Amino acid sequence: MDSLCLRPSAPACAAAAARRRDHILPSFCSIQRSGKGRVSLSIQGSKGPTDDHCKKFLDWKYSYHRISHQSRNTSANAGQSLQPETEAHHPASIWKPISSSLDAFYRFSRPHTVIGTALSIVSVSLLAVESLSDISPLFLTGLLEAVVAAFFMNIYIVGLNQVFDIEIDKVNKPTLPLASGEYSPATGVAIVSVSAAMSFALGWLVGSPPLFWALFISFVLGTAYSVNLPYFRWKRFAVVAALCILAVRAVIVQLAFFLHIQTFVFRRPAVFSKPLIFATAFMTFFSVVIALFKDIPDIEGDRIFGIQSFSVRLGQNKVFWICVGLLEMAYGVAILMGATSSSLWSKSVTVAGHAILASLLWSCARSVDLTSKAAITSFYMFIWKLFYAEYLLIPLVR
Ligand SMILES: CC(C)=CCC/C(C)=C/CC/C(C)=C/CC/C(C)=C/COP(=O)(O)OP(=O)(O)O
Ligand SMILES: O=C(O)Cc1cc(O)ccc1O
Repeated sequence: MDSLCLRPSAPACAAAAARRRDHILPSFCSIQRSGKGRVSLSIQGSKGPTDDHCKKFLDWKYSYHRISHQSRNTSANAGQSLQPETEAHHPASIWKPISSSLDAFYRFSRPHTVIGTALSIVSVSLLAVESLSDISPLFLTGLLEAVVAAFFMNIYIVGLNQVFDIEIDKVNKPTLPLASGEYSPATGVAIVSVSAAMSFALGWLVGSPPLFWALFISFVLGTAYSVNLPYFRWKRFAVVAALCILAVRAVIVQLAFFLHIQTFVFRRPAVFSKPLIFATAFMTFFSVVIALFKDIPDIEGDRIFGIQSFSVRLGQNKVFWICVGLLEMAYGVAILMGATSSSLWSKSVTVAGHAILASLLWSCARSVDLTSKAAITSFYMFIWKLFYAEYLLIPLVR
């Protein structure tokens, strides 16, 4: 045993975490208590703390601080009735429970996926716009209905995943509200049930067949991906899991939401234009990358719970570079396709836009520390930003 000396607060926060049993310490750490009530943090092994120990501990501490901050908010809310009356009626103490429930719902909704869904629907809907006069109240209402119905289905899909992954998320994503205990399983089930019902109700009321089928197929695939029933929980099989995400993000979002605006809102015949085919092809690459990359930081919990993700099978390093390679390839194809455009402004924007994104990706990828979970997660969020940027470029492809 040897001591791991980082900052004076490290042993204290590790001891608090161990006491509360709400956050698992890295396996090489243990808490030592002296007779005088002092605590220190020890590591196993005779050679003393290595760089790897320090990195892993810093990652752990970073995630501990996020969760302890959130549970402080929650316990502050729970204890509110014990506060003196003057304090309980202070505007700040009324705001606190509201802001922490909003914060918990925000984390539950996996905002990076919701933003991606909303942006993608707006972007493919714009592909159906032929002239400025098409941007009418009729178009905006049809678009809003599609975005709101998809928002509820998005909450259903990501929420159901958290309901069935509570134990895995305690290891992989302890800040999610079901894993941290801020939400009870019943709350999770209630939110996902209401979300699915709202999505279908809206889809039904609107009366658009492409919209309703998009919601229904997403519902079926999202359910099959996560539920723990015989023949389901397809997330256990890496290829099937990736195909579920690809079917929704690459095919359904592009084709069904375009058809919703083109055939149901504008009452025009279905025409699969060059930008629509480009969007579907490009998002095929992106969906595979998201499906592969999202599991790179989760290798620890996935291994324990028998999830055979690509990262578990091939290793994090390999999957990371496969993802970067796939995205660079997609950017290469986009640049070539942009160069063939007959419109000069579209050619310039498509070629320059994709070249800038490709070089940004390359320079960021080279600086990622693949031994740090925080660094991989932050790069994963950067990939989502590239996904958003692509949907800004797609309406400009002609
Ligand atoms: C309604 C429409 C058109 C869109 C919804 C947009 C979504 C959410 C598309 C994804 C489709 C799908 C089948 C997703 C399943 C993927 C999922 C819930 C992944 C969660 O991945 P895990 O690795 O299990 O969990 P963490 O990332 O939370 O660890
Ligand atoms: O939405 C998706 O395309 C996949 C997905 C990624 C993620 O990081 C969390 C949830 C989820 O559904």
